[in-house]
Amino acid sequence: MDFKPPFQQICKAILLQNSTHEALSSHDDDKVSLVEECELPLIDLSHLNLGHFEGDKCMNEIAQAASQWGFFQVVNHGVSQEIIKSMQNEQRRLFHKPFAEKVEKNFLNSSSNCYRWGNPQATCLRQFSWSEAFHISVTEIPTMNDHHNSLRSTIEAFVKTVSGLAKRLAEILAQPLGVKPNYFEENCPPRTSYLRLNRYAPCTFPSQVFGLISHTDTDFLTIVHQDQVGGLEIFKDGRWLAVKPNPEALVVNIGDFFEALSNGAYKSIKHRVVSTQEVERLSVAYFYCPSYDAVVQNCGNEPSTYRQFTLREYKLQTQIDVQETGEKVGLSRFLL
Ligand SMILES: C=C1C[C@]23C[C@@]1(O)CC[C@H]2[C@@]12CC[C@H](O)[C@@](C)(C(=O)O1)[C@H]2[C@@H]3C(=O)O
Ligand SMILES: O=C(O)CCC(=O)C(=O)O
Ligand SMILES: [Fe+2]
Repeated sequence: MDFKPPFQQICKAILLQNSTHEALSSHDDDKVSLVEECELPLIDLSHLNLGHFEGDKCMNEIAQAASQWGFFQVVNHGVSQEIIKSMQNEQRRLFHKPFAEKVEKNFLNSSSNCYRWGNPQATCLRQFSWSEAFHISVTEIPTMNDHHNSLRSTIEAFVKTVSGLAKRLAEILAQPLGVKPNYFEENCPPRTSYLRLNRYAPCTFPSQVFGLISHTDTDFLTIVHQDQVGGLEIFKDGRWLAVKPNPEALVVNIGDFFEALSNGAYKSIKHRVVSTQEVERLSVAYFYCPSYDAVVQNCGNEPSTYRQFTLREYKLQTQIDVQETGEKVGLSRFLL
């Protein structure tokens, strides 16, 4: 049984739907062309434990990167290479299961169907994502079906280390904002975060379709482990930059909610993944999210840019926008 989602067929159907021949887009920022490569700001987290001076310097580097880039990478992060390797092995095994099984409602666990592929609302190739993913909320991990035992224990080990890292980075970033110290303790209990396992299949026409379309993340911050294939791009200073993979590092990016909390001091920037022709690409993203009804509001300088909102409202608005326009609009829906 084939494990590949029917990407080819859906893209052909989208092309047929559009009477005029589909060009990716007239806008430069959408065209997949050769982009400049960059190295994200590299922060060595072991410096946090080297006493006040080095520790404060490291915390400032984190806040600076969040403000000027919205993206950075960290080494000595505490997630072992062994866990990362077993995570990748489990991902390969999972994604190489028959497609017919993956789409089954209770394939992974008894409750929700967390498998998604392509972008069902795409009305043109530019909105299609040539990738498949599993969204696994931390609460669902213990309920995973018994035949996913090794996947469950690997995910538990990964989440155990990366959730502590996410909370620590969030608290470091919140400090200069004057956010109350236990804000994340209260508003981001472990169960409200989730893991997104991504597989980017090789694509026969990589210049015509993205692995993951341009978006910002719906969370406070995201911690991503990407393999060495490359393809992640960030939109900075009006142009796309290819992020050079670093085998020792985890990528950290600011999400929409930290941009709102910091009143724009920290940037949630657009990023995307371009397709590859030859090899599959794997990544795993940990989304550090608030509980559904925690109020996200400006804790930075006045006047506020965005009105206060909850994750529940924000996700509802994203669903409406994805249904109506094929893509998420995001923070601009909540401008004051
Ligand atoms: C089609 C979409 C679903 C998505 C928003 C988007 O327009 C493009 C990226 C998707 C993504 C990827 C990362 C996160 O899981 C997510 C919540 C996000 O912020 O962007 C999802 C969005 C979604 O699933 O709603
Ligand atoms: O695969 C990557 O490197 C990034 C994935 C991503 O942006 C996401 O899952 O939100
Ligand atoms: Fe993302």
